[in-house]
Amino acid sequence: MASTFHEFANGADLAEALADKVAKQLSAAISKKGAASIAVSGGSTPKRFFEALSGKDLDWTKVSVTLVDERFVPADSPRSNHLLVATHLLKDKAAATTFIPLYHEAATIDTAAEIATGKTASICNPFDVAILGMGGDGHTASFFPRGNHLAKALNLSTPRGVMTMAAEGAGEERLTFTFSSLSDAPLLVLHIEGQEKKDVLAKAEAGSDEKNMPIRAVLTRAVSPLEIYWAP
Ligand SMILES: O=C(O)[C@H](O)[C@@H](O)[C@H](O)[C@H](O)COP(=O)(O)O
Repeated sequence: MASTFHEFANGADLAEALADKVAKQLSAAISKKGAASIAVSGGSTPKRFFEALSGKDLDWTKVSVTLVDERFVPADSPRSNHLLVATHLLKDKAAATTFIPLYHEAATIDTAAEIATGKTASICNPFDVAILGMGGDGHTASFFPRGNHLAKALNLSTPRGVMTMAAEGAGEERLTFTFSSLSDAPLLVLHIEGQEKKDVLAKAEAGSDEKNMPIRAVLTRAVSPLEIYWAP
């Protein structure tokens, strides 16, 4: 599906514009079906966007927030995406929202993935909004190059849900929604910042091998149009 590139003068302008766009999408979903859901990415890029979104005036009691992916660490770990979202998004007006974590203290990460799949089944069919980031290696979500379950994760025939991923560049083992869970969000966003990430995007767009740059699956095979938000 096609993508649209939205360029901003700086990260603050991008954060405000993206927060406005997401708030409008969530409010429209609430008006239409009485509820809304959003899956957000972790990492460092989204912080300003989360801060801007937390102050948006909408009926947050009708919104479910979850993560696109999570490191398999408890919420008090500095590596936790749950902690990142709790710190920067689940406050101010957004404090009233329902957050559904992916990490669950379980005997195995596979059991945690099964629990997360069950707890999110009602909000990912499809998500109203999915916000993706991208690493310098061309990963998105936890679709890492040469990840042990990458083919299954990127296969749009794989049932929606949360699965595990291990990869050289991932650090901890990961929990990640499948591409099929994210691909048809009516508002599908890739949020990247800086010249380096713009160069990585250009490299991804110039090639087709998804094993080496999994972001290519999102750029070329997403069901929904992709909105790329970029600032220097
Ligand atoms: O758990 C994670 O790390 C994220 O979900 C991941 O997919 C992130 O979006 C990219 O790694 C970009 O991270 P930065 O924004 O820190 O560059």
